Amino acid sequence: MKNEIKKRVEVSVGIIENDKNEILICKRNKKGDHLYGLFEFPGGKIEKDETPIDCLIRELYEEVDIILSTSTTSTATATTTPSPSNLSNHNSMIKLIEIVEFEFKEIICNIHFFKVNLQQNIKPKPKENQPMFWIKKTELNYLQFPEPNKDIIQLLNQNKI
Ligand SMILES: Nc1nc2c([nH]c(=O)n2[C@H]2C[C@H](O)[C@@H](COP(=O)(O)OP(=O)(O)OP(=O)(O)O)O2)c(=O)[nH]1
Repeated sequence: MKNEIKKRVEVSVGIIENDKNEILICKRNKKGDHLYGLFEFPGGKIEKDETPIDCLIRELYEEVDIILSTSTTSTATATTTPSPSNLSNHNSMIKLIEIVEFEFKEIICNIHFFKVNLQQNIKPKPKENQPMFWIKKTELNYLQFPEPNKDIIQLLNQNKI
């Protein structure tokens, strides 16, 4: 498929860490999905008129029942160049780590990887019947993730994020 006719999608995902330094992952289980069976961080496509961080907040609630609001967060930082206004209204435990562009066979994805340090009182649960696990950072690289996650998994493995 030629580049110019490939659909481009913007995506937000959350690298959720708990107080035991474990990371929340899910398994993609929608039949027909181009990445069926792979592990992933919770997240999804950014909708029209939505900011990356709004998308992240919506997807985390829809998929794993995490409610992030100003009252549950503490510091705001961005390491790359998101629109600062995206971060200022909301939450502060949320940090943009990297935006990765990746060309799949059918689509081009621009994936915003956010790190979220979860407060102890927030207990995620899977809302879409997807398998969900807490995994040690050092064990993530034994699991199969989509190609765009490669560098991030490496950084987590080295405890750099
Ligand atoms: N959620 C998620 N998507 C990822 C990751 N890594 C990665 O390459 N992707 C890609 C896969 C998809 O092409 C795209 C996200 O799409 P999605 O299918 O999860 O989005 P969605 O929840 O809005 O899905 P849908 O409503 O269209 O079914 O980003 C990841 O760690 N998490």
